[in-house]
Amino acid sequence: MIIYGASGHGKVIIDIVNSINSQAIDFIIDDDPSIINIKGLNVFHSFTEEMTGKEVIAAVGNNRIRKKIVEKVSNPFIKAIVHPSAIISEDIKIGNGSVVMPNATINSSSIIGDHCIINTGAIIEHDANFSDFVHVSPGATITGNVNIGEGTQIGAGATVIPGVSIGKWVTVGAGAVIINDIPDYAVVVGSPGRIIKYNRVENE
Ligand SMILES: CC(=O)SCCNC(=O)CCNC(=O)[C@H](O)C(C)(C)COP(=O)(O)OP(=O)(O)OC[C@H]1O[C@@H](n2cnc3c(N)ncnc32)[C@H](O)[C@@H]1OP(=O)(O)O
Repeated sequence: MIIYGASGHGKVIIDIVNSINSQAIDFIIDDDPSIINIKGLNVFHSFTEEMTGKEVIAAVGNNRIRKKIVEKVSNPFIKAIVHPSAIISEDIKIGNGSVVMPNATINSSSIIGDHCIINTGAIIEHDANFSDFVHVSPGATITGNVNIGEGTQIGAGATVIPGVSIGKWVTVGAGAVIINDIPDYAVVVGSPGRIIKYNRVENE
């Protein structure tokens, strides 16, 4: 396996992969040439021939950067990685390149897209429907029947009440309480959540 990303999120991914299979990591890649070592492992800065065909996980917390990595990598992506302490229902679907971190929960009938991050201790209740590149930060609670669009980040400790639809490339601030649907690109903070601005629209 190739871990693409050697910053804080990459370190956590290394720990999770090692907790499942300590032999699984073949290479670490990062675009930043100043990062040469992470947790005692050498960091490469481009793909080499010996990496051909190896499965990759894009291990960057920022959703836009993670998507850019995914778009430029031609290797296959790894099936979802789930930490052994996470509790996930047997009937969920979770896409390639996604990761479920320690003590997270994903309940029945939820669908999680590709390259999503369900971070430490996050709770995803039943019948969630998440598009790709969603990041639910540590300790956030997504209650039942919530839809979340591509690239949206739910901040640490935020709560989303049942049945809400959150658009794409939205940022929900840490600790926010979302009680209404949220349009694409909005930045929302507070309780109840209020829109303070909009994220830049890029070519997605
Ligand atoms: C493992 C990990 O670390 S995963 C990473 C998890 N990361 C997070 O949870 C971070 C979530 N990010 C935030 O909460 C950020 O504060 C954001 C994205 C909502 C806003 O950030 P910025 O765009 O830099 O906004 P800025 O700091 O300028 O704040 C704008 C206004 O919103 C307020 N505000 C910002 N964040 C919050 C918040 N979480 N709750 C309430 N108010 C907030 C600010 O006080 C400010 O108010 P003012 O205009 O009255 O002074």
